[in-house]
Amino acid sequence: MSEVITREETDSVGFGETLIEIDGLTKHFTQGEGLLSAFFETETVKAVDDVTFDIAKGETVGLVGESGCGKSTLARTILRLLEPTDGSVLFKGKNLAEIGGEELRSMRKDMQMIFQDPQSSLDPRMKVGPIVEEPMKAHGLYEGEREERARMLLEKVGLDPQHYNRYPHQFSGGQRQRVNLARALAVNPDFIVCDEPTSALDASIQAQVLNTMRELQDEFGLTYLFISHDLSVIRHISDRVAVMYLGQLVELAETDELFENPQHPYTDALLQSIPVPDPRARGQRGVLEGDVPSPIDPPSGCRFRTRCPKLISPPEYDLTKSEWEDVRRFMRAVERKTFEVEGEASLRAEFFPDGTPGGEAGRIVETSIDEVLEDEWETAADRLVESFAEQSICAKELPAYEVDPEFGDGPHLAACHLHREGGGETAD
Ligand SMILES: Nc1ncnc2c1ncn2[C@@H]1O[C@H](COP(=O)(O)OP(=O)(O)OP(=O)(O)O)[C@@H](O)[C@H]1O
Repeated sequence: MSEVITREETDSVGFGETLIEIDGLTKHFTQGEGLLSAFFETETVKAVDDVTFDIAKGETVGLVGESGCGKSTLARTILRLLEPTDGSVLFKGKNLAEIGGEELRSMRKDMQMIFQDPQSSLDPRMKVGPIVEEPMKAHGLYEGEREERARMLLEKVGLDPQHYNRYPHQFSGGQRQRVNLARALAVNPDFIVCDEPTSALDASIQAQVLNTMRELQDEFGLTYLFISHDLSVIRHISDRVAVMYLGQLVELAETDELFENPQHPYTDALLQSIPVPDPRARGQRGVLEGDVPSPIDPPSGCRFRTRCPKLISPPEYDLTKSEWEDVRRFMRAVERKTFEVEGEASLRAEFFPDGTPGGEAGRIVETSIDEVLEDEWETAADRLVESFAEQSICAKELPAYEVDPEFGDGPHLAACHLHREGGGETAD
């Protein structure tokens, strides 16, 4: 077999240099546009909002977050499969919005995507060899040596090149994902977005495919954006990890730093909810309170604040740490109606064992207790949220801070006001 090009020698971007610059990238979906908008209100889903980060050539950035937080939308907007609402993506220094024609076609070739479901992305009527050759044909590349290259790629991804003439259904799920890898590599890309590529596979197969992906990365000089909601997969594969919540990045750091020294309460909660094999260590799960708010009307300031166990006390009340914890816990419980009222004494014993705070905060809490006792939950919840949660810096300002890393020396971004100058904890 001839020496087929793997790493691109003529690349303008060196290993470790910035390959992709994502700046203020925003993608909103407007629903109810068109004819029906006269009858229905239009609603805007803020799927991705003001996301900024770089990806260096040769690295793997893991992108993690709960379902619906915008991971796929972000990836597709980076690749310009979706038109951004705002912001820019520079690939090898070129703004994809400002180039066209042959240059754009060539850039598109350099950016590929692999999806979760290897079955649906392979045409069942085509043999795998021609499937791998398809992108080469589409881009007019490797004329005369396509079959040879397809066989080489099948081998590189861990399949038997003799299987060139087999159909997708003759392969297992893991093997089909390997065919997808071979197809993505066909046009010698620089950058591959992997959207949950191993989520549909059994754990042991998953690990094998991930290992192959790492080997291919070294050999082909690839850069990955790797999307998963599975933190152990993310830890295994990533050099750096970006954590997304409700359309925004909340934390970004080198992998060890992020896992060993998380600085955003959302990351902390995600890490604590990783299933643990030791049954004695269970019971730590379910640390995330409440549901993810709607991306149509996300919370102001820090979007995680409505579920955050570290919501910062509004300074005007001058509460001690334990007073604030009592107030915050009561406010959340009233908002979500998570308890039954069995009389005033038991309510006070449960939420304010050391008594309610003094001053204005105390007056608000006392009024709310009366309202709950009179079964006016909503009024009490509105009062508490308006007086406390909405007055927090977490509701008023969008956080973005760089913190000192403990592991490695790469920058550590944590979008949490606990890291603002002076810190966020109230002294007890
Ligand atoms: N074409 C669309 N039109 C309207 N809303 C959309 C569209 N695509 C995605 N959304 C919404 O945007 C938000 C982000 O969705 P997205 O699929 O990017 O999240 P995700 O993190 O990739 O989720 P998952 O892990 O479940 O794939 C969701 O609220 C989703 O309902």
